[in-house]
Amino acid sequence: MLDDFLHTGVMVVDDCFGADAVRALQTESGYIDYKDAHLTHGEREVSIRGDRIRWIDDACPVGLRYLASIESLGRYFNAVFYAGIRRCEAHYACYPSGFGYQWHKDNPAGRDERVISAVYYLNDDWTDSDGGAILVVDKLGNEQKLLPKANRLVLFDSDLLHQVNITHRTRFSIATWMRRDDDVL
Ligand SMILES: O=C(O)CCC(=O)C(=O)O
Ligand SMILES: [Fe+2]
Repeated sequence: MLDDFLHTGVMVVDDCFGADAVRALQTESGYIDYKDAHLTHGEREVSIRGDRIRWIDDACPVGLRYLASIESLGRYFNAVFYAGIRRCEAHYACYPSGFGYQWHKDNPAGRDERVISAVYYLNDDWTDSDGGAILVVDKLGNEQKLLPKANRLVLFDSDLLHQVNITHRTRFSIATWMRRDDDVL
């Protein structure tokens, strides 16, 4: 799996957590308050990005446990390939039916603080006809298409181009970034 990541810049981990943890994250994702997401320059443009988000903080105790697991994974990447990760951040995201997120990279132009993007999905019984797949152009130039299935974690180099296809069902996920900059707190 780690070989995949080093070779293609993309790695998929299915059956990531135990059943209780998955249910707890699904429950928390279902009752928190979401706000419209914005582009990096601050405006809302639903034709580019249609998700509604909630950053994980003290008000999301289950999400904080998720974030702690991702931080351990970051420490592991630092140990095995000197990834230089210093902190992680994450938000729940909800894409209403009819929305997606067009081709983009997770670092704004001229920036490189995000090292690895990790998206964790919360959707039971997702099929191809539900739409909402993530497409990632990997380091070899191949387009990988992955469905947002519950308990799947997709990790990719934050400099890779990716998009979320228009979803035909409400789509829940946690978007996570492993960053090289210091914690500002
Ligand atoms: O939800 C996904 O599959 C990816 C989301 C994404 O690309 C982002 O929030 O930057
Ligand atoms: Fe992204």
